[in-house]
Amino acid sequence: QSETRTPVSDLDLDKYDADKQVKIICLGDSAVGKSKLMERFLMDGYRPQQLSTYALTLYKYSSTINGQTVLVDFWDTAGQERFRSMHPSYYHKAHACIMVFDVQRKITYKNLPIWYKELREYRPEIPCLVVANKIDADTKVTQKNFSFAKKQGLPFYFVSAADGTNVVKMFKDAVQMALSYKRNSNDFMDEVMRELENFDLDTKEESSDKDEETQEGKPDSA
Ligand SMILES: Nc1nc2c(ncn2[C@@H]2O[C@H](COP(=O)(O)OP(=O)(O)OP(=O)(O)O)[C@@H](O)[C@H]2O)c(=O)[nH]1
Ligand SMILES: [Mg+2]
Repeated sequence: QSETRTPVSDLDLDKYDADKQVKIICLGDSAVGKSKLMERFLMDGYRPQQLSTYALTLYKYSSTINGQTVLVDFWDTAGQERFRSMHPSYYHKAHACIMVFDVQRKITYKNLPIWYKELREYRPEIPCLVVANKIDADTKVTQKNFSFAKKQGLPFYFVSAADGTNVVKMFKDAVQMALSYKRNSNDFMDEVMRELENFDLDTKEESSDKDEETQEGKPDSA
């Protein structure tokens, strides 16, 4: 398995078709290290001090995995309290989700179900990775049992944006999962669901017409 990461600005975007484009979103409380993880993976660097992400940052990257070039849109958003409920467009057509907590702050782990619930309201089927960040600060935490991921049947990773532990592995897996989600007809199912919704509306309109007709004919309707 070979993998290279190249900034999209260095590539001719027209070469790639939309089938190989995926959107990956990132969720989690403020300061768990979402932006630092992106930085570590995409820029292969880590700057200890930086402002909290304002609303939304979109990183466009290209990844070549096993000779296949994939365009990846990584969406990074601020996890601050005031933003905790994401705009629906953040979830729209996402193919995978990276959900991050900070092993040093228990509350960020306890809040995972809140993030997960919202994710599933918008994207019931997409792969979701649970990521325990900042293990460099206390390597003993990797002995601890964080049962949320297991309970939900989600893949789990111990990582560190600071020293890079597991970061590339985790992102590579996320891209793979996003790709296979996209391939395995889930987007097709989205299409079908949309068709069904429209169909539903049509039939409802028809049946309500009929209801009106029958009601008109009912002698006992006051
Ligand atoms: N020790 C340690 N500190 C980290 C690690 N990752 C991030 N941090 C620190 O945690 C703080 C928050 O990191 P960010 O990446 O800005 O957090 P965020 O999740 O993007 O926060 P919001 O944008 O507010 O949602 C920064 O001071 C980082 O230096 C890590 O792996 N280890
Ligand atoms: Mg951020």
